[in-house]
Amino acid sequence: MKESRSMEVGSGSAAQGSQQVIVQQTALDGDKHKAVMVVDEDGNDETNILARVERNISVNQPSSHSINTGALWSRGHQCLGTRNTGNDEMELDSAAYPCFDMVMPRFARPKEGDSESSPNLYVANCGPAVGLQFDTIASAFSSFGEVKGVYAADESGARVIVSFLEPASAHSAFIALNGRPCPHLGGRSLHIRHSILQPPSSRGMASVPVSLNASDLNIPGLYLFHDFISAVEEEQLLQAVDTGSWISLSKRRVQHYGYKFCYDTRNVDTKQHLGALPSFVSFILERISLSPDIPEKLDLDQLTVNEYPPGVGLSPHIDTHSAFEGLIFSLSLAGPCIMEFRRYTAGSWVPKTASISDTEVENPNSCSEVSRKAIYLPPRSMLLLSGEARCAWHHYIPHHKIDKVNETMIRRGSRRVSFTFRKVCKIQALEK
Ligand SMILES: O=C(O)CCC(=O)C(=O)O
Ligand SMILES: [Fe+2]
Repeated sequence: MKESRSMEVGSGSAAQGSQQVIVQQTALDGDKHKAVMVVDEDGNDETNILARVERNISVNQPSSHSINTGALWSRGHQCLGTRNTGNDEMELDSAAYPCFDMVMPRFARPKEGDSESSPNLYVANCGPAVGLQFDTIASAFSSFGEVKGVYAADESGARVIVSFLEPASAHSAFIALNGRPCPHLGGRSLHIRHSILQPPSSRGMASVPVSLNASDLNIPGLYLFHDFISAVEEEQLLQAVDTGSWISLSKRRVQHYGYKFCYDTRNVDTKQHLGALPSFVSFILERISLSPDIPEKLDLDQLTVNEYPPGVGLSPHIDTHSAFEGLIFSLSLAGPCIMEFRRYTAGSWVPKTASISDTEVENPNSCSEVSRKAIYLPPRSMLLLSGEARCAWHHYIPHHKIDKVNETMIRRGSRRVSFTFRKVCKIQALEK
């Protein structure tokens, strides 16, 4: 098994009815790609602006292929650096906004009592989907004060954020227009509430540079083997699990082979020995055992198959020490993702009661210092966690639909399936 440098870029087409802005990017493979920013809703009354990558689409092609315009409108181009290309598309100034998923504004409902100090309004029943263009909206609201920008609040096209320069202007507009027909907007009744722009610090941790090879991360015991299986083998593995029966967890589906993993106790249920691992993974086990990099005989006997829909990741965790022995192998199939590694140099972690993985979950609030590293996991690659990587570093899959890998936005794909192979601790298995 040898580490190699390769990169896959997800492809996809623009969804009908979504609000998008288009920007050209050069991918790691040198191809020109078009990154389409997509305004997406992340629950909790927050707005995320994401991006996705479309392969080999020329930037100036006419926008007949379901690309909508008017994703955002910003007075004087100050807020978002957009400009109209004259062909019905908006381009982002990527020099000014090199990491646009990180710099785009993100709004949330303010805390009780804070609302009047916010210059931003969330306005429902308003937007291109109900026949109101962004400049029309900006102009209607500008009678209350200077409008800095109008943003799509989500993909509906019927909810926007109106961002004023002054909180007082936002409040006047709120008092005058909330729940009342707006004469400048065709008599439409608007549903308005105050909204705050979240500071970057409250939007989660900043991103870390993503490596393509494990050796660049300098985490002892971490290995990534690219193209560990072929595309044909990948397809066969996916078919095999798709004919099996999935167990639905809250955000993803799983299958267990060998031993069942119990999410309540975060441990293997040694009483539920499900038999040998299925024959469709025999070639993987053989390939691992033949590897000169893995001297010991492993006898891997537990397999968890995880299926992640787009945007679903995995909380930071260390796989339960008491349940599994030293080496953990994770094969990525179907879609790519990034995996982040965190090592806490102060503070502690505690198990969470309701675990979402075969894991122990940290309490990030109890930790004060953290080293973070990230690696890109392409489909068909095999990750090996051993030694320090297995025992001292938490691993984590960010809940993203798009991953930023260096300067490239990589879409996760319609799903990512992982096969995680482990060996159940002997002491536990004997208890059976
Ligand atoms: O999906 C993966 O690659 C990792 C899964 C994992 O870390 C786990 O199940 O503990
Ligand atoms: Fe894990």
